[in-house]
Amino acid sequence: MKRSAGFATRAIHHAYNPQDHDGALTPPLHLTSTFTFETAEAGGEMFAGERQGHIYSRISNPTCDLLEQRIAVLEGAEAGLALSSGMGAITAVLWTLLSPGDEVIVDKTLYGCTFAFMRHGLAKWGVTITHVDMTDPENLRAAVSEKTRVVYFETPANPNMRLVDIAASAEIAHAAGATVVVDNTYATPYLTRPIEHGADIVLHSATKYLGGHGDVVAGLVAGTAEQIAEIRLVGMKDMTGAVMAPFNAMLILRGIKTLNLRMDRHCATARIVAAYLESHPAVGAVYFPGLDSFEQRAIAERQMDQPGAMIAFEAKGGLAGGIAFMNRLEMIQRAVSLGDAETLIQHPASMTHSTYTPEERAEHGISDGLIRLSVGLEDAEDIIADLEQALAPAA
Ligand SMILES: CSC/C=C(/NCc1c(COP(=O)(O)O)cnc(C)c1O)C(=O)O
Repeated sequence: MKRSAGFATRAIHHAYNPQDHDGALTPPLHLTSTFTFETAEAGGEMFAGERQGHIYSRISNPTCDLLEQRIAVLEGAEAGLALSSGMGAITAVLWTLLSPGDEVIVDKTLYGCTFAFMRHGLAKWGVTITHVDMTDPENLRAAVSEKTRVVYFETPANPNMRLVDIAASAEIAHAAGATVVVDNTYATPYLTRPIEHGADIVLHSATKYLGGHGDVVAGLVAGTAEQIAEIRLVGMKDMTGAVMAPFNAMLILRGIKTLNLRMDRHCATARIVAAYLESHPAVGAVYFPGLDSFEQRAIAERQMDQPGAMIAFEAKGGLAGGIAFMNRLEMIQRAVSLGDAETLIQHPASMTHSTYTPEERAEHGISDGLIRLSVGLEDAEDIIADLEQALAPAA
């Protein structure tokens, strides 16, 4: 029995044989918008779904196809879909799954633009958005109804690191006949594979760790072949047009080859940085799944192979103190996004989560003083040194 390949080997080799492509070690880049038909009949059969093949790059493309197979195998899914951005993935999935009169139950904390899409996009079209504190699955059990079509959450959640118990939430959602959609951007399939815990559909901002070098905006979805076909042909082809460019697929394919190495390094450095921040007198609460003080440590250990590399913390001196601290940083970059080689720091309340009103931020666990740190691949000593000099005046 052939041994099933490990994560790193699948990330590099799955679904590609150089001998099928003139010996090209690196998969070819198919920069074509359309594909020719051998005969008129063949074209008609492809449109009718009676013949396999590529028609037009807003539907599928060979370079994207390889990336779709790679993310599927890494997530333990049947099929994958590549889209132009994480929001492209989210909107294509939810527009496909939901109709007016349906309800989607979402966790309290979501990435800002996801929150905005739910509250000011979907809600406008007659979908009920119900926020539930999903850190306790019993809250979900109390909220599901016959109108619930989708249960949606991020774990860890952007930006405050709340975890959702995937297995417990999936059991409750499935008993109510709902589809579980998990945004796995923060963990990546190297740390968490939501489908292993009962989720149905997984999606990513591939802009982040999967690309890993801050040079591409992209999105990915993984699920059953049937689900992915519908999201491709309805949500992507017809409703959003949010297709991934083949060149971007090539960049994500390249990023995924080193995902395991980068996540190991990101996580090791984040452990050091989180411990340093927690010990510093000028820092208040620190939220990081790898800390003993992390409230949901048991779930972290159950569903995350490593704690990830995102840290949320409160600088003493509230908002003014936090802003002053961030402005004193010299190497760490003040920027949104995350999962890059460079360590990035930002202020959710005024940046990534400014789509929430102050009242909504308070209700959804995003304090004005919260700072989000994406720990990069620099030497840990240099990251600590920059934090130290920027925190010193406040100590
Ligand atoms: C303008 S803020 C920059 C983007 C940030 N986040 C993106 C994001 C998306 C959306 O993914 P794109 O469409 O690829 O950006 C989906 N899901 C999650 C958990 C995300 O964090 C950010 O800095 O938190």
